[in-house]
Amino acid sequence: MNYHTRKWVKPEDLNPNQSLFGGKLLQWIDEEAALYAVIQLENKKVVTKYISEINFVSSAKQGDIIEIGIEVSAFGSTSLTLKCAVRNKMTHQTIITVERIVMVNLDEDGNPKPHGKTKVEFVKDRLINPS
Ligand SMILES: CCCCCCCCCCCCCCCC(=O)SCCNC(=O)CCNC(=O)[C@H](O)C(C)(C)COP(=O)(O)OP(=O)(O)OC[C@H]1O[C@@H](n2cnc3c(N)ncnc32)[C@H](O)[C@@H]1OP(=O)(O)O
Repeated sequence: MNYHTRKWVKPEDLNPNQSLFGGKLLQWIDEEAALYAVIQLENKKVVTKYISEINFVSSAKQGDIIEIGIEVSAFGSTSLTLKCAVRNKMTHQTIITVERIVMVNLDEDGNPKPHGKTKVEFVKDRLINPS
């Protein structure tokens, strides 16, 4: 699992119990999954199709730094299935796990389109003259 993104838990991210609001966390995860899919599939038109069970393992509080990890579970024909975990940056304690997030690659009309990808690609390997 690669933890690419860090977030700092701010006052506006809290619920009335003063811990990180679950909906905010799910928004961050959906954005992370969408961006991961956009980059992997090299297409800006991707949508979230399915999100599996979500397990809130522990909470985060104001001032915590959390990191969002994504890994690919499967490449389908039009879909990309991802797995996500969020952990506390300092303690590495798991905050949430999401077993399956299915992103679908779309054409200009919003219909599923085969993406032709079969393995994870790294942006540096796509550059013509990597430094
Ligand atoms: C280089 C950098 C540039 C950066 C530049 C930034 C650009 C900035 C990017 C912004 C990125 C925004 C992304 C925001 C993310 C949202 O907010 S998306 C909004 C919420 N989602 C939606 O509105 C989706 C609504 N649903 C739909 O439109 C239709 O259901 C869909 C997605 C077109 C799929 O239609 P469908 O009839 O189910 O299609 P179907 O062919 O049966 O299935 C398609 C695939 O989904 C799979 N599937 C279908 N149903 C299920 C299910 N229940 N469970 C699991 N898989 C399923 C199928 O198995 C199939 O996969 P493959 O076998 O082809 O691999």
